[in-house]
Amino acid sequence: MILRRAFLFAFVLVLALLPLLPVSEFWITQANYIGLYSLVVIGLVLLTGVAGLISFGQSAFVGIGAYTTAYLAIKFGVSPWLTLLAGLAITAVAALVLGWVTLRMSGHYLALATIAWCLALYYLLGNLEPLGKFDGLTGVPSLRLFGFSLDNRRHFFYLVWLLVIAAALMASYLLDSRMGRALRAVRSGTVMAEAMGVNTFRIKVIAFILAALLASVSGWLYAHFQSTVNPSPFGLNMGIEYLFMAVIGGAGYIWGALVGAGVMPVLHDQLQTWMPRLLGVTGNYEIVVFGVVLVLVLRYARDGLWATVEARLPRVRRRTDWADARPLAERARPAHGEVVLDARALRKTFGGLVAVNDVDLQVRAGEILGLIGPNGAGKSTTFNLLTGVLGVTSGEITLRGESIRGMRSREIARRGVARTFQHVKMLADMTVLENVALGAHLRGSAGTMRALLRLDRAEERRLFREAESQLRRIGIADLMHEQAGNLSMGTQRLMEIARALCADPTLLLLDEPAAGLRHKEKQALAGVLRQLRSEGLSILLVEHDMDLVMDVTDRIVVMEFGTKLTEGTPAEVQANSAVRTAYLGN
Ligand SMILES: Nc1ncnc2c1ncn2[C@@H]1O[C@H](COP(=O)(O)OP(=O)(O)OP(=O)(O)O)[C@@H](O)[C@H]1O
Repeated sequence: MILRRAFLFAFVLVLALLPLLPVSEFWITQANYIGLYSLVVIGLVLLTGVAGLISFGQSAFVGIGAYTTAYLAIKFGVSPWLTLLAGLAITAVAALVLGWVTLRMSGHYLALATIAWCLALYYLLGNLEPLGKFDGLTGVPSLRLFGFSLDNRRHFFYLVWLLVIAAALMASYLLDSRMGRALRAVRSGTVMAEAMGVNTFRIKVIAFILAALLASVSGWLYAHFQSTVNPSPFGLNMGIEYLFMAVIGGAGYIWGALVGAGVMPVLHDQLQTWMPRLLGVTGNYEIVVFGVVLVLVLRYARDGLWATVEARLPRVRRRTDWADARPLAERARPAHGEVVLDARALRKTFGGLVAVNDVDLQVRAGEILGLIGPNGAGKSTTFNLLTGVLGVTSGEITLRGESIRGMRSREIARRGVARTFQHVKMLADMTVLENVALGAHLRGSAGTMRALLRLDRAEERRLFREAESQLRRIGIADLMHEQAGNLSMGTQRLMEIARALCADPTLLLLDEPAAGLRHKEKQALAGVLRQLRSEGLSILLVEHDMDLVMDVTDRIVVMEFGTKLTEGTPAEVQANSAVRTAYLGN
């Protein structure tokens, strides 16, 4: 922590002193450009590095910010501070529309859409008469602050870097928040995040708009710095360069944005100066070398330059300051024995295949129901129907008397159903505590604005208090500051259970929790499940490990070829000859 603080202090000190030192105008100008790029790339860190959404079109949002201020300031003499607001508003609307159309699509559609959008805006700007076509607009007035002109590059430097530091701070606040955890969770797909109650589409749109707004601020500054705008810096080439800056610097890190935005232009410039001298010939050889350097960085420092620095810095342990935080509100518990989940004639077909064939099952409060069957019997499909990951073909599902048929995962989660996954789904680079706190997403309410302004600390303390108490309940609280990716498979599965418990569920669905566990870990798991049942929780357990199932369940439903074969106590199921033939083989 001390090292990181010292580093930050030194960085801010250098920034504060740089314009006062006898540094050449060239380097001050270069630093100003680096600041402008940094703003865009910080947005890309949120969008691409954290949320995993690739955009080639950030330069178009820079263009909106730049053209809005240039046009309004030149044609109507509007104050640049008002044009900033106008630019941000137009950018937000453009990003909202573009995001709304494309962010529901998975895969490469967003990347393609941002390319198309960037090209379209470039040609639009270049063809509009009032915007001066490809010649652009000249005579953008310089900024004034408290009657003080910022046309001097050294004065402008302070404004740019103040905004960069503010953006970097706010982005890091966001990442360390309820919304930040949700944003990180969408990177590896939406199923886990939705199961935690996250509206993944909404959070993607928010990230897209935030990144666009940062680009727009950069464009606003650019227009007043250059005093002229034309379409060329807002085209696809620059969009690609911004993405390169993010990747080279380290797309997963805020500091990586600053490194990438600094290294790329400086390297480009230096190569441009030195290559003709070294080779003795002129030509664009620097671009060839530049390309080779980029490939090498991508090959040998995949996670970007900052990742190599980060790996050498000591990890900061979160300060445990939540002991006296107010506990989160809990939902009303069903009475022991009450039917919590009731599925009737549940059916799912995939084309001609009947994966789940009119299955009935009930789970009561305070019992563990096992769902077993050979491979391909339809257990996972049933699990996915109950949790809203798949839609039912026919049948009815009620949770405490309310129909949840056709609801999305997050709506079902909100009603008290929490789950774990057959293949553990977690955020490997976050701590155990942060992973578990994600489970309490629906029990908090702090949104993006509160996170950006760091006004969410009281709620965060409550969420972490809950996360720690669930880890304690499961018996792994001593690991809360560990990175989740470093845990053994067994502990990761326990962590998933703690995360599910953080949602304060009425019903817990466990999908093969014993898969890949060692004998001792299975025993520990059985102990945890018994304890949870004794606390009144209802559990549906899909599991292949027969010892565990027979040991902990109260009743078992057996499936074969999508159909319910039988249902009964472990002893009845073990004695059933049809089950023995179909499932156990003898
Ligand atoms: N998305 C899908 N599209 C087509 N068929 C599917 C799909 N998901 C599952 N199936 C089929 O439905 C049947 C039931 O599969 P399911 O995964 O539910 O079985 P399972 O009992 O969970 O098996 P396992 O124990 O191996 O996980 C299988 O024949 C499977 O191939």
